[in-house]
Amino acid sequence: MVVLVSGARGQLGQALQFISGNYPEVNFVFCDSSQLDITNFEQCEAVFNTYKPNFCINAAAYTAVDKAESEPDKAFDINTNGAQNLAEVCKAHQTVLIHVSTDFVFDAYYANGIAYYDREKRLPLKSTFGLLETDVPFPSGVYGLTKLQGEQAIQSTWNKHFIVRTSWVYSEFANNFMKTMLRLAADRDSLSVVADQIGTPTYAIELAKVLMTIVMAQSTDMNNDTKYGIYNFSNEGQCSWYEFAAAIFELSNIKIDLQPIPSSAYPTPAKRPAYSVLDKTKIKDNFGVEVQDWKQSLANCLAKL
Ligand SMILES: NC(=O)C1=CN([C@@H]2O[C@H](COP(=O)(O)OP(=O)(O)OC[C@H]3O[C@@H](n4cnc5c(N)ncnc54)[C@H](OP(=O)(O)O)[C@@H]3O)[C@@H](O)[C@H]2O)C=CC1
Ligand SMILES: Cc1cn([C@H]2C[C@H](O)[C@@H](COP(=O)(O)OP(=O)(O)O[C@H]3O[C@@H](C)C(=O)[C@@H](O)[C@H]3O)O2)c(=O)[nH]c1=O
Repeated sequence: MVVLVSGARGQLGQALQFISGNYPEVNFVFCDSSQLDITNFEQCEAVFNTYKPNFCINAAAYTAVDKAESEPDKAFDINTNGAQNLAEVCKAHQTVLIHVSTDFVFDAYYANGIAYYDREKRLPLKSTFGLLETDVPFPSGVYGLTKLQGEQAIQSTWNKHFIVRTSWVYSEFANNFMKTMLRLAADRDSLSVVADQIGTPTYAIELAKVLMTIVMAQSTDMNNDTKYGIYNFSNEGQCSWYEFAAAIFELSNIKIDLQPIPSSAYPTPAKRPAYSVLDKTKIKDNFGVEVQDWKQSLANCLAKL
């Protein structure tokens, strides 16, 4: 069985490379952006013609949330056109596409036990706790919008897909919030971090394992069309970015003056969701996935540094 991974040099791509030895029956083909530029349809076709993958995991994306506000065309080209290209070549080759998306397709707001999408209009979501795959997406920035459009491009092109929405991904690989906090703490005595954006950190290694759980389950029954669709996956529990930072410092024994601040005190080009906790019932029920508490996973990751 051949599993092609695009975006192999990124955080998730490196996590997939790290766990690939656990799957001796799988022939992995890891392509970085120079070997497979997902915005280049001809290159996608050529790579698929060479390797004839049974599964394609798309770990390639434009992930610079703030920069996307001033580079919307580039973000759209990678996150939407790139997803569309992969869906088309997957369809031509009958390859199952595993695509990764984001909690930032939502801009939810949680108040008094009710989650709303569109925090200004206060339109209620179906969820009572955690955003469901069936909740109405409502991105607040270019990154989230282009990721949502990428999901939609896949849905309208090729039915044999799994779209896995995840959140706040960190790891020992590439760039992420955990590494930013550790870097800043090395230079500063104090830090201020927003405390009014609530979500769930996700360890990239665990995300990579879950993607492979889906691959392995589907590979045993390739004619089963019942499980395709959107799934949520993050670690268990919830926190603010401030609480995430506090846990990073506590578990690393770093003493720093860490201050909770409102988002208004940390202006950024892109607006981020106030609430983006993902409900994971569907992935647990369909694939028997067991989800670890975010703080335990963070401790496991920090222990590797
Ligand atoms: N990071 C996070 O917190 C979260 C990420 N996600 C999603 O998870 C997935 C993986 O993210 P993550 O690994 O963290 O992201 P990274 O930014 O670490 O990696 C993305 C990779 O995509 C590659 N890439 C960019 N453009 C292209 C292109 N045109 N063709 C091929 N490859 C390209 C980059 O290559 P190069 O290095 O050469 O530029 C980079 O290696 C993405 O879909 C992202 O949207 C979802 C929720 C949270
Ligand atoms: C560095 C820093 C950030 N912040 C805030 C800004 C922001 O609201 C929040 C997170 O910061 P970052 O910009 O590092 O994280 P950000 O790039 O917004 O992370 C997002 O990335 C994309 C790819 C996703 O899909 C999301 O799930 C999410 O992980 O913390 C502070 O308050 N203080 C700080 O010193």
